[in-house]
Amino acid sequence: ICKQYFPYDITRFFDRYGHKIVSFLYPYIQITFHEYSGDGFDRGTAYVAIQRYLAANSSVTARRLKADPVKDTETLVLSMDDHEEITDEYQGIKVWWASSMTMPKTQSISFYPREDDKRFYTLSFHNKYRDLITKSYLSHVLAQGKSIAVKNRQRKLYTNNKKETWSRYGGRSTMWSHVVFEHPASFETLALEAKTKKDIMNDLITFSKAKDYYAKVGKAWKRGYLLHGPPGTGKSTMIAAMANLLQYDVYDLELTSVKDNTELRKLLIETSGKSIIVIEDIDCSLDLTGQRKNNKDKDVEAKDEKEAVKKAVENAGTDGSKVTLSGLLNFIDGLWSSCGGERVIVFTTNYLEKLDPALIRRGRMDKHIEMSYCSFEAFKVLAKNYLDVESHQLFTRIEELLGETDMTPADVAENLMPKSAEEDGESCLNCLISAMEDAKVAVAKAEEEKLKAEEKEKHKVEKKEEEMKQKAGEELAASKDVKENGALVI
Ligand SMILES: Nc1ncnc2c1ncn2[C@@H]1O[C@H](COP(=O)(O)OP(=O)(O)OP(=O)(O)O)[C@@H](O)[C@H]1O
Repeated sequence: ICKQYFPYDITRFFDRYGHKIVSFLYPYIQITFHEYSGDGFDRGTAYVAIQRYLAANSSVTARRLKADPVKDTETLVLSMDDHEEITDEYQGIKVWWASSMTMPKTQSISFYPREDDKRFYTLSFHNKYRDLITKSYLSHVLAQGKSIAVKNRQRKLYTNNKKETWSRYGGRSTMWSHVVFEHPASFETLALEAKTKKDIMNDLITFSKAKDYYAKVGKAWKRGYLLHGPPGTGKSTMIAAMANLLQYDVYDLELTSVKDNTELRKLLIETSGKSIIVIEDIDCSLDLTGQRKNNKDKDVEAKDEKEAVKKAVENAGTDGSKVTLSGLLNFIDGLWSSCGGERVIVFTTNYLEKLDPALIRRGRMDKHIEMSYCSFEAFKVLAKNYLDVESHQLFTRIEELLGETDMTPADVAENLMPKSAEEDGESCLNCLISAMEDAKVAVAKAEEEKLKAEEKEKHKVEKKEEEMKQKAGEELAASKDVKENGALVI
C-alpha cells in the first residue's frame, strides 16, 4: 500500500529506519540456513545437518511432520513440515527453529531447483546469547546432525574394479564401485583371546575419537594395522568386525588392478573419511605380477622372495605401468594420505617375513596383530557361536588336542557346523575331536616320513663320501707305484 500511494522517497525512508526501529524494540536475532547456497546444486552441508538434528528433536514436538526416505538407507525420517516452528533448549537457553520455503515468483519448469524455489531454516534467539549460540550451539547442532547421519547411513563395501569413465555431463566418474556392506562379524563373535580383542577394540575406539589429539601432535588422522597369520585364521573376519565396530565403510583395494602410482593416488583421493582401506595379501600384490603366487612359489625362501620383489619393483618403475613400492609407501603416509582423515589402513599377509621392512615399520603400520591357530579360548567362542555350548565334558579332550595340533579357527568352525538337522552339539564336538585326531596322525606320519627322507639323504651322502675316500686312496696308491717303480700305470 505504501509503495502504491506514497512517493518513492518516503517509502525508502521507511525501509531504512523501519528496520532500525524494529531491531531496537525487538531484541531477537535470526540466522537463516538455505538448502542450496551459491551456484552449486548440492544441498548445503549445514542445512542437511540441521535437518537431521531437527528431525530427531521435532518428531516429538512439532505438530505437522513430513516423512522423507533418507538417501542410502531404507528408513523413513520424520522431520518438521514447511512453515512449522519448534523450540529447542541449549544450556537452559531457549531458541526457535522455523522451516520456511520461498514461493516461486514465476511459473516455469526447470530440471534444477530454481533460485526462488528454496527451503531454509531460520534460527531465532535473544541478542544477549549471541556469542554462545554462534560459537557453541551451532557447532553442537552440526556435530549432532553429522553423527545422526553416520548412525543412519547404510555402510558400503567399495572395490576398485571399475575403469575410469566420463559422465554425460563431462565429469569424471568414480573409480570405485560399491555394494551395501552387510557382513555380520563382530568382536563378540570373533574367535580370539579376550585380552587381544579388548586391546584392539580400545585402540580403534581411541583412534576414532582422537581428531583433536592427532591435530595437536601434527599427525594425519589415520592408523595402520597389519594382520598376519596363516590362511583361515580370521584376518578378513577381523576387518569386518572393525568396520562394524566403528561404523566405517570398507574400501577393498585390489592393488594388482591399479595401473600405476598416479591411479593409486586418484583412488586414495576418492575415498571418504570414516573408512577402512584394505589391501589383502599384500605380499602377493607387491610381487607386481598381477597374479597370486602358486604354492610352489610360496615355498621359496623369504630372502629370495624379497629380492624378487625388489627386482619387480625396479622393472615396474621403468615401464611406468605398475604400482611401485615407493608409490605404495606414499599412498600410506605421503602428503596425499592426509586428505580427508579418519582412515584406518589394513594390510593382511600370510607371510610377514616376505614384506619389505619399510612397508610395515611402526608409523606406517602402527599395530601388528598376529592371527594364529585356534587356541582353547578361541575355540570356546566358536562353540558358543555355532552350538550355543559354553561348557561340556568333551572340552578337556579338545583342549588337549588343540595344544598338539595346528588347527585354524576356520577348520574348527567348519567341524562345529551341524551338517544335518539330526546332528546335536555333542556330535559336532565329536566330529571336531576326530578331525583333530586325524590331523594329529597325519602330522605324525608326515614327520616320520620327513625323518625317513632325511635318514635316506644322510645315508646317501655317507655312501658318496665313502666312495670318494676309496677313490682317493686308490689314486694315492697308484701315484706311489709310479714313484717307486718308475713306470706309468694306466
Ligand atoms: N578368528 C575367527 N573367528 C571367527 N570365525 C573365524 C575366525 N577365523 C576364521 N573364521 C571363519 O573362517 C572363515 C575364513 O576366515 P577368514 O576369511 O577371515 O580368514 P583369513 O585369515 O582372512 O584367510 P585368508 O588369509 O585365506 O584370506 C570365516 O568365514 C569365518 O567364518
